[in-house]
Amino acid sequence: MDTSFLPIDFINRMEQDLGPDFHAFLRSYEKSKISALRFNPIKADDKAIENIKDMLTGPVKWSPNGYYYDDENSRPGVHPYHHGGIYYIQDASAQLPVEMLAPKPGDFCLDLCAAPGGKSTQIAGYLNGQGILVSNEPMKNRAKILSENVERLGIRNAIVTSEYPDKLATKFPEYFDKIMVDAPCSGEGMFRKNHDACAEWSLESVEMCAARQAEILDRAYEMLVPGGRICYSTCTFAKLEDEEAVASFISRHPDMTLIEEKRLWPHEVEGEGHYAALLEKADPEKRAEDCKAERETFSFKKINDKILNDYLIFIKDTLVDKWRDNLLLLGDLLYMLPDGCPDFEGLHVLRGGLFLGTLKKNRFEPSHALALALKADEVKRSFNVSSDSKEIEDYLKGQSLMGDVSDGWTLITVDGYSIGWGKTVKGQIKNHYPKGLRKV
Ligand SMILES: C[S@@+](CC[C@H](N)C(=O)[O-])C[C@H]1O[C@@H](n2cnc3c(N)ncnc32)[C@H](O)[C@@H]1O
Repeated sequence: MDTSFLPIDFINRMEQDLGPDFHAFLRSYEKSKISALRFNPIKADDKAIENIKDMLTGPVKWSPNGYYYDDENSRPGVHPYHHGGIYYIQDASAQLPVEMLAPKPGDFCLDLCAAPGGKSTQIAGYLNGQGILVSNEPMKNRAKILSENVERLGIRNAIVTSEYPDKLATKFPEYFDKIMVDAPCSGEGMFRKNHDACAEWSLESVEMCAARQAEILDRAYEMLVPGGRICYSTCTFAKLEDEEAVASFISRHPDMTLIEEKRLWPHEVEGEGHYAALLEKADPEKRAEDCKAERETFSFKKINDKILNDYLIFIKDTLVDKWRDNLLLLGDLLYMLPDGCPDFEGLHVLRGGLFLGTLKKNRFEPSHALALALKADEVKRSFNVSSDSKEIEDYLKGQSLMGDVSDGWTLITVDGYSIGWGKTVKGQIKNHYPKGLRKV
């Protein structure tokens, strides 16, 4: 086996740490890559799984919505279901931490190191529109990708921010019920898939990562309500960044208890290396409910109906429900914030809840995010195409469709799942799939 790309200091340390398992571990570098995806329960149902079963090779044991796929003969990244946010391509092992965190509808969740969005979109699936997800990524370019993935998966109740943890900690003391800290790490678990990752690795970089992880975890602690839970995870094998990072965190915060700690080894499971620890904050004075009641939430200003006129015409013509609550107008951009939305003044926010669309001169233009968040039974006009039809290919390329639909904004669905907007005039459905996303 050729493991010559692995740094020698890494090999020596792994041999010391793993003892008799070291050779099995080294042999894992011979295994072929195994890829996985995770269905998005906000949009997918059993029928979606059945529809693409030819691509799938089996379930991921520790993730109810996770499936391995046939990497050689299928390309789920270009399937229409990917465009429609029916699933998210995510390594099987990376699906474990959110399962351990176990978010439930109504929870206030923070994903502190969130880009590109694997864990955030998984958390949102469990919240199922109820509760709050603050999805944060400090690197601006990565935060943009995160925001696009939140949009693609049709998530309505996420606030996407781009801040370092210290700024969030000042804004949100003892605020969140569940916090995901999928920390930036030395990435040793990725060496198998990505040999180039070895170039940035050194024993010193492991120490630097551990120092940064301690800082991030301390800020997460400050934002956790008493009784709340943190899931800390990395994709590295270094104990300094894993078990020892958690032990050191607990020694700094003795009111934190380690509930469970798991390692996924590439020589033992079908997936890459991953570490995850679930921690709980004590609540001896039973303060949890008080903290939750004191959460600062967004104060809405009533928007004049005159300003909203074109939007009101749009909803009357296009949507089944009223869509009038929790509206926020920023310039000409209209958002719908989730119930109990945090006050995010002073933070760099890329997405505040659901972006509904733009108030243009004498008309309202609905957003792509709104289309992806809607279900066919929430609109008055929809047009369905099959995922293996020429029509869906045409639509994703930006071409018009023909259909027996009344005039107006039309939700395009693929096998019944929303994928974008069209606007019908006399049977011709003009394409409103965003130019930047079109297949060329
Ligand atoms: C392992 S990745 C997160 C992957 C993500 N959770 C997912 O599942 O798609 C770690 C992320 O932390 C971000 N990061 C870097 N420094 C950070 C810091 N000081 N605080 C929070 N996040 C940071 C990185 O830019 C990177 O996007």
